[in-house]
Amino acid sequence: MNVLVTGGAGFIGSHVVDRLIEKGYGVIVIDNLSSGKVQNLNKNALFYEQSIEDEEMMERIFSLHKPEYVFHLAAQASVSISVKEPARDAKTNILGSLVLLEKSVKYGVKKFIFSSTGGAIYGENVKVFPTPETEIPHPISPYGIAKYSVEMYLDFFAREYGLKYTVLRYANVYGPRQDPHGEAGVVAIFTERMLKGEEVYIFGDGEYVRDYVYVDDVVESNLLAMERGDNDVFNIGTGRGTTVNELFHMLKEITGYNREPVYKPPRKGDVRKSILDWTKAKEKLGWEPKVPLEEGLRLTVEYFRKAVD
Ligand SMILES: O=c1ccn([C@@H]2O[C@H](COP(=O)(O)OP(=O)(O)O[C@H]3O[C@H](CO)[C@H](O)[C@H](O)[C@H]3O)[C@@H](O)[C@H]2O)c(=O)[nH]1
Repeated sequence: MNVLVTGGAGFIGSHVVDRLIEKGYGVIVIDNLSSGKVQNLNKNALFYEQSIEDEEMMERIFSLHKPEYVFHLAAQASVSISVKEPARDAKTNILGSLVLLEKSVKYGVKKFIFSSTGGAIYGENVKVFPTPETEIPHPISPYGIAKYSVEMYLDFFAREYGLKYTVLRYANVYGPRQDPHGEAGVVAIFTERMLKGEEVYIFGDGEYVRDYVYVDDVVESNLLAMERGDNDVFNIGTGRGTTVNELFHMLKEITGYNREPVYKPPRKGDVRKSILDWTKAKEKLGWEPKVPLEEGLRLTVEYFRKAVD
């Protein structure tokens, strides 16, 4: 059976690809390598270096391979770029997604599994932590707005054309292959800097709280969504909040780093707190986070140690 993974050379997407291949699926990857890397690519996947915005190419790929499932992970994934260049963000994250939705309907895709964001969708005025899906989204960045738009388009495509979908709203995903050379992905950034003995910067007072979920657990949610959770939205997080200061100390211990953090002014647009309630995913997808933060961090450091050497 053919399945399509967009963003399959990226951090999360490449792990999804590995698991699908392990399970015996024929995997087609579309990635324009804007942030994805060839080294992440599974050798048994069929790779197209293409942009999801290219309607003609998508038509060719869908008509040729007729994938039964689409895992859509390709994105302009930087919140700060989305703030600086909202049109560019929307072109990839909204229009690119729409191309895929149209092709999915045209070629009878059984299910469309969409990677959304928990961290950027609920906004600043959340009162309930961990936050359930019943909280009304109020995204404060173009990135969050685009993700939420696609969620609404999915609902439209389901009603209008009967396309089945599942939305997965991730908390802060971390693990091997996360790119440490951007602004986002604090675990990757801290780990690499600590292993190289470089300065580590903490924005603000370090008391910003996030819900860190290990990439393997996120992969599992994608696989479960193939069979369950039709036309529904799920938070994929751990329900556990960790401050940046705590994270710093945990990683310091694991890496053997011996310097203190350097505090910098708060980063614009950072929400103070984000923790996701995952009980709905447990009930309807049969999903739960399995890797505790301490263990996930160890695995991540191990990976970066090999990569840095
Ligand atoms: O060098 C750094 C990098 C980050 N941080 C802090 O660490 C926390 C987490 O920051 P990230 O950039 O790792 O992630 P965000 O919480 O900003 O999450 C955003 O970026 C993520 C990408 O990893 C996802 O896209 C997510 O949906 C989106 O909300 C923030 O308080 C940030 O200020 C630092 O203190 N120092």
